[in-house]
Amino acid sequence: MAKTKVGVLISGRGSNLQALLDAAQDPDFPAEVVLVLSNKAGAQGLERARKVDVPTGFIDHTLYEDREDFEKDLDAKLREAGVQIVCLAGFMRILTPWFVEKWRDRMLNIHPSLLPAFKGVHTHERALEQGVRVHGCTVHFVRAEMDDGPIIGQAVVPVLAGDTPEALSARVLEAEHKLYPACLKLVADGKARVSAEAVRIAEGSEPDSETVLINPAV
Ligand SMILES: Nc1nc2c(c(=O)[nH]1)N[C@@H](CN(C=O)c1ccc(C(=O)N[C@@H](CCC(=O)O)C(=O)O)cc1)CN2
Ligand SMILES: NCC(=O)N[C@@H]1O[C@H](COP(=O)([O-])[O-])[C@@H](O)[C@H]1O
Repeated sequence: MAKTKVGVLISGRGSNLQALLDAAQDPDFPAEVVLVLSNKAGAQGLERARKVDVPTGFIDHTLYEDREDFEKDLDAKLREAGVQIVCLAGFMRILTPWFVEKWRDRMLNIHPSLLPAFKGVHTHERALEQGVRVHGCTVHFVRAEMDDGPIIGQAVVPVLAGDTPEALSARVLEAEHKLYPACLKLVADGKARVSAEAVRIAEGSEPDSETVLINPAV
């Protein structure tokens, strides 16, 4: 069966990209990374892709006055490569509704918290400041609203006594590297069912008491 073609958008280190590249080495994995695009020329993730002969591209967002013009070039390269699913992996640009709608329910992002908790930045510092006992990461379909959208999967990471943001971040990152490939597999296999509950939570409702966290094979 033909593998789902994945394009990955990055801006930096690319450790989640590496996890997707590694997962795709398995002949039974239902997806293949066919293109890696970065908005930063020196992104370490570009070298990770080159090492395994995955085509890369650099599109400098600073050269565009209009955000949508940058995104139109992104979109053109993705379509040229036959991409069917886009994975954001530390891609540091807020995408406009135009791009988000073009890739609606075919674009995933990973966020280092148990959404809807701790949207935005500095998630580990905020989790420690608030004294939460569990933290973790989320893979979700991308919507125009930042860090919103139906949740595909989450991995729960316990907060340990004496945890620093660095130690917690490292533990969450390990979970990210397992969660992202597991969620991409669910989507590529057509098994990522977005429950009405997930949509309700994404739209700001409180989870029902019986809502449980889904840990797909993490
Ligand atoms: N419309 C959406 N775009 C993006 C989403 C999303 O859920 N909806 N997820 C992000 C998440 N993200 C990190 O992975 C992220 C990206 C961008 C920013 C941000 O503030 N960007 C600034 C520029 C920052 C910079 O260049 O260093 C901007 O775009 O003006 C925060 C978090 C990916 N996009
Ligand atoms: N709001 C989204 C966000 O904060 N994303 C986070 O950026 C990092 C990218 O690292 P990587 O380049 O090593 O994959 C990851 O920890 C990811 O969860």
